[in-house]
Amino acid sequence: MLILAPSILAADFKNLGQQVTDTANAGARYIHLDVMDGAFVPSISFGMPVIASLRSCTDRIFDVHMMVEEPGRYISDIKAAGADLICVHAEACRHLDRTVNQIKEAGLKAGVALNPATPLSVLDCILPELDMVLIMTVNPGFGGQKFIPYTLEKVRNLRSMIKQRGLETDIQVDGGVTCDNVRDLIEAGANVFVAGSAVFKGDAAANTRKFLDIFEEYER
Ligand SMILES: O=C(CO)[C@H](O)[C@H](O)COP(=O)(O)O
Ligand SMILES: [Co+2]
Repeated sequence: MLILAPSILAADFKNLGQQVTDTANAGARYIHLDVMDGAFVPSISFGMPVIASLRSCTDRIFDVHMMVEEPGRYISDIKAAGADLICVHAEACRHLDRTVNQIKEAGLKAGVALNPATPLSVLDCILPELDMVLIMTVNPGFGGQKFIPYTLEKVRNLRSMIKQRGLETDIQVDGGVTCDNVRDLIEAGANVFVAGSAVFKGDAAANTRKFLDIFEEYER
């Protein structure tokens, strides 16, 4: 199944609840929540109180992308705020296996994110434990950046690695995803698509439907 995960980073924060409701009602299955600590990435975004207050707007999957050093410190708080899925960066975890297990033991789905320049080999041991791998298609830290073309090959290689091992791990892509490049990403093997600017700049419901129409071309 092809899934759209609108990133609220690009939303109008004074109408955040309405923006989330608009994209969810238009058919987005996930809501992507970018937590940034000003240390792992240069920006500071939002944290638990914002996630908790949005929880009452929708029952869609809350997909929390932790751009935070040692995110294991926050798993129980992020769960309490309403997360369904937590993705941590391999580059931010000294003990990645322990952090992934903390997420799973909390009863949540677990993902590992890789920066564009981080090789797939870091997933060698942990891959069978994961529900999702997030391939960053920009350098994390900001919305509205340009898609980095070499990450397409990385998605292709990851999909064959997953197939070879007989796994069914989701591949999420995040950064600079638009209606113009999403077909290439689908064909490379991604199945969860984060889009911030491409959904929330303009009419969020109409932009959501544009992505879903493209997904339908592949699901028919
Ligand atoms: O993780 C992120 C940034 O680090 C965001 O999810 C991402 O940038 C989405 O925004 P856009 O679609 O505008 O690139
Ligand atoms: Co993100």
